Order: sequence, then C-alpha cells, then structure tokens
Amino acid sequence: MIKLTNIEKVYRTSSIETLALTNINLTINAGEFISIMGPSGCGKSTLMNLMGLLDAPSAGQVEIDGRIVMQYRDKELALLRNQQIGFIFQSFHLINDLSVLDNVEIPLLYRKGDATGPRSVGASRRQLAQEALEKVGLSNRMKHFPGQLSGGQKQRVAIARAIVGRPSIILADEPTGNLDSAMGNEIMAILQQLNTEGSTIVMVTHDETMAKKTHRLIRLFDGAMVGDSKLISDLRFGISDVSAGNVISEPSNPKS
Ligand SMILES: Nc1ncnc2c1ncn2[C@@H]1O[C@H](COP(=O)(O)OP(=O)(O)OP(=O)(O)O)[C@@H](O)[C@H]1O
Repeated sequence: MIKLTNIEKVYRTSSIETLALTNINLTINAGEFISIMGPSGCGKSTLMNLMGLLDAPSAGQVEIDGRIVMQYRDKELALLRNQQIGFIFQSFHLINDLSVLDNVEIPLLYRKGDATGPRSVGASRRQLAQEALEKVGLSNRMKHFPGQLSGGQKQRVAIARAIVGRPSIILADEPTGNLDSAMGNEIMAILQQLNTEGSTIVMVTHDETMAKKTHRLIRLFDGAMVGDSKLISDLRFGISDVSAGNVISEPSNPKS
C-alpha cells in the first residue's frame, strides 16, 4: 500500500521556485493497477519519484506498506526501495555493456540478503534472473546484449530487472512510450499478468488506451490531483461498475 498525505513538492533554484505538486492525498491499495495521466510538466514524474523514495516531499507524508518513511535515513530508504519497489522507465535504462542476464541481476547485487532472505550468492542470483526472464518470455535471449534487441524486448528485460527482487510495488514511467502499439500491448499484457499475480502497479502514461487497461486513473493538472476514476470492474476492490468513477474536477484548459 502506498499512502500520500497532504503532499507538496517545491523545486527551488537560486532564481526560481516551482510548485510541482500540491495537496496530493492518494491511497493506492495493495494489488491495484493504477495509471497517472496529465499534460507535460503537471508533476507525474515528480509524483513517481516520491512514491519510489527517490526524492522527498517539501511537505506531507509518504507511507509505504505501513511504514512512514519521512524519518528514514538514506541507507534505510535505499534498502526499502531495493526490497519493495521495482522501476521501469520509458527509455529502458539498460547497461549496454552487460548481457541481458547480467542486467537483470543488477538489483540483487545491491542486496545484503537475497530476494527471499539470505545473501544471494552468484548461483542463486543467476537462477532468480533466469526465472524473471522466463516470466517475460525472454529466456532465449539471456546471452544477448541490449543493442541486439528490439525496443519491446529491451523493455521486457527492464521488466525482468524490475521484478527480479520480487518487489511488492512496480513503478512504471511511460513504459510503452517508446514502443509501437503492438509492442506496447505486449508490455501491457505482461504488466497485467504481474498485477494478477499480486504486484501493485503505478504507471504514468500519455496513452488513454493503455490507461483504460488499468483499474483506476489519476489525473494531474498543474501539480494538483483533478481526477480519480475507477476504470475496470474488480471485485477485489469492491468496485462493481465503471460508473463508480469519481471525477474530482476536470481541468478547464489543459495545456496538451
Ligand atoms: N529537478 C527539478 N528542478 C526544478 N524544477 C523541476 C525539477 N524537476 C521537475 N521540475 C519542474 O516541476 C514540474 C513538474 O515536472 P515533472 O517532471 O514532474 O512533470 P511531468 O508531468 O512528469 O512532465 P512530462 O510529461 O513532460 O515528463 C515542471 O514544471 C518541471 O519543470
């Protein structure tokens, strides 16, 4: 579960102050698949960075799985992030000099314990990485390098890397943004499958079609939450009808 309470984020440089997020109150339940949409600059990545513990809010509280993280030190944040959160980015962020298998192992190298407890020795790391690659249908490309893969395949490697440590939360920042629609649909199908198996997924997207495949759509505008709609019937969350959608307010003059 991710709970954001009264979040505000201000970026300050010597000459300018930008209010990137204001008055964000949002609870994402365990097992939900939610999408976040809004025009460029409205604060989507900032929100993801706060949920991913990559940045701290200027005010308000961030709670991850019942832990209020505001008092955590950097080391503790890094540990929590490594164990609980998997990241997927639009531009994949793979290391070109490493094989597919080595790329997927990376999050496990930063662990004191392995995905399930004791320190991960090379063999068990390898095993976990192979399993993650099998899950995304890439077991036949383990020895390839990122430069030898299609965009969709690269994103599948990135998903394998995100799930290798078995995090409960996956944060995906425009995961289909660099892909054609066929590859984008493949990636969405994998994310939907991971969600069915229990992962909580938060996805930023500019694509309404992709957003409609998720349970719930959050709309941001100028740093504020302007919409929160239930999209797909899902009995796990007591939602029986898409009309349960609750639009807070629509932006009157969206920038894009
Ligand atoms: N490190 C930073 N320093 C100063 N201002 C920043 C910083 N990061 C983001 N901003 C500003 O905060 C606001 C929100 O940015 P953010 O990247 O979260 O938007 P976004 O919705 O993800 O945009 P896009 O869809 O274009 O990626 C913007 O006005 C941006 O210029």
